[in-house]
Amino acid sequence: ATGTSTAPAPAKTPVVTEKRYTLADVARHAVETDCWMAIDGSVYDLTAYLPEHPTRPSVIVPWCGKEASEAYRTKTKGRPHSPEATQLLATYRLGALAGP
Ligand code: HEM
Repeated sequence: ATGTSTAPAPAKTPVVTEKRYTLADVARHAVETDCWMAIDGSVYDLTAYLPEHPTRPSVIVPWCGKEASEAYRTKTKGRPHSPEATQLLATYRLGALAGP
């Protein structure tokens, strides 16, 4: 015997289940070179975007590893990001924020 299980794998259903991450998962990616954020119920890997963000890094990097909905909504300056920014944000989405 090879040790490999002979039990049949459960049948796959055609339901698409998106990945889910907790805030604890997000918190493990809290640096500029590995930066996740939770924004409005979704989790994003923004590592590749940080060098493109049109501010100095110190404006956005503090939100790496955090729940950043309010920061995104207000830019911490009381003004929202553009619809183009929100479209761009969607391209970095990993999955849903899980849990309470
Ligand atoms: C969550 C923390 C963030 C903060 C505090 C923040 C803050 C800012 C600030 C201060 C500006 C300069 C323009 C202005 O002052 O109005 C800006 C512009 C911009 N940011 Fe962010 N940002 C954040 C996250 C993001 C993310 C996650 C994206 C997209 C992936 C993004 C995309 C952009 C874009 C495209 C602009 C150009 C102006 C616009 O389209 O609204 N930002 N942001």
